[in-house]
Amino acid sequence: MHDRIDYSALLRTMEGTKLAPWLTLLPEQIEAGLCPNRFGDLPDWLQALERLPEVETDQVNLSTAVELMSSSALPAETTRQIHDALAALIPWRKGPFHIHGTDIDTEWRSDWKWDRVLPHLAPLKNRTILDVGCGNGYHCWRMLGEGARQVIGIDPSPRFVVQFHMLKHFIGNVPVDLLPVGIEAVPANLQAFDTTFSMGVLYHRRSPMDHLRELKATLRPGGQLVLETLVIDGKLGEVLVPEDRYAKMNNVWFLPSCETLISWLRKCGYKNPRLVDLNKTSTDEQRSTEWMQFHSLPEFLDPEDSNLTAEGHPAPLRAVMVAEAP
Ligand SMILES: Nc1ncnc2c1ncn2[C@@H]1O[C@H](C[S@+](CC[C@H]([NH3+])C(=O)[O-])CC(=O)[O-])[C@@H](O)[C@H]1O
Repeated sequence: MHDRIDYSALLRTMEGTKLAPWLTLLPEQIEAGLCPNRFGDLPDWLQALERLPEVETDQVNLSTAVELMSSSALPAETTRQIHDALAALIPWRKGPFHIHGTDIDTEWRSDWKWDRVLPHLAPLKNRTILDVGCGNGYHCWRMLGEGARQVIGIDPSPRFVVQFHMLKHFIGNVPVDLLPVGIEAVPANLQAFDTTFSMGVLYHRRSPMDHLRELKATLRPGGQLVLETLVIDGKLGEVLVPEDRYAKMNNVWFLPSCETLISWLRKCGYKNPRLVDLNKTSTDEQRSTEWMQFHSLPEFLDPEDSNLTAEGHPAPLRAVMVAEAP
C-alpha cells in the first residue's frame, strides 16, 4: 500500500464493531481498487500525491466550506508545489476546495447540494455514516464538519480516491476515509450505519430496486437514508428510461417521478419516505472551469431550450428524499 493512502487506522477501528464482518474482505478489495494494472494513470496520480509538501495545517474549516490553511505564511515555492500537485489530478469534478492558497473551482458547486440537503437530516453529530458514490469525498468532509463520529465514503474511481487523499494529507488522521470500492463490495446485511447517503448514484444503476435494498441493508434499524437522484415531473407510476443518452451520459437508467420514487422506497421497506427538496440543476451549479475543462451542463442542454437536454428529454431535475430503515 502507498504510504500516503493508508487504511490501517480505519481497519483497526472496525475491529469488534458492527463493521467487523467487512474486515475479512476489505484488504483485498482495497488492493483491487487501487491496482496499477487496472488503472494505467494511477502511478502518475500517486506521484503527484507524493509531491505534496508537508506543511502545518492548523486552520481547517469543514463546516461552511472545505478550507485548509496555515496560520504561518507559506513560502511561494511551497504554495506553487501544492498548486502544481493538485493540478496534476485535473479534472476535479466535486468541490470547491480551498487548499493553502489554491482555490479549486470544480465542475460542480457541491456545496450548493449540501446546503439543500443538510437542513432536512437527522443531526449528523456522533453518527457513523456511509456515503455511497461519494466522488472525491467533498460531502464526506462536510459530514465531519457536522460532528460525525466516523465517515466512510466509497467510490470505485481511483482518481477520486487520490484527490481525497490530497486533502487527507493535510488534514491528518481524522475519522474520514474513502475506500476504492463500489456498493457491491459492502457485505450484505451489515446494518452498521446510522446514516447512509446515496447522492447522484441511483440513476446510474440498472436495477434501482436492488440499489434501494442494498442501501437499506447498510443501515441499522431506524437509521436514515438520504437519497438524491434525477427525477422527472410526473404522476405516480411514471418513469423515464432514456433509450439512448441522457444529457450526453450513456449510463442513465431510471428517472422516476417523485411519487413513483416514494412508492419504490415504501415497496423496498423504508418507513416514512419523503421529498425534502426538488431542484432544477442550473448551469451555474454544473459548468466547465479551469479545473474541469471538458464539456458540462451548458453543452448537455438543447441550445434553443434549456428546459430540454440535448436529446430532447426533460432537463436535469434533482430530488432529495429521506426515509428510515425499519
Ligand atoms: N458501483 C458503484 N458503487 C458506488 N459508487 C459508484 C459505483 N459506480 C459509480 N460510482 C460513483 O458514483 C459517483 C456518481 S457522481 C455523485 C458524487 C457525489 N455523491 C455527489 O452527489 O456529488 C454523479 C454524477 O456526477 O453524475 C461517481 O463518482 C462514480 O464513480
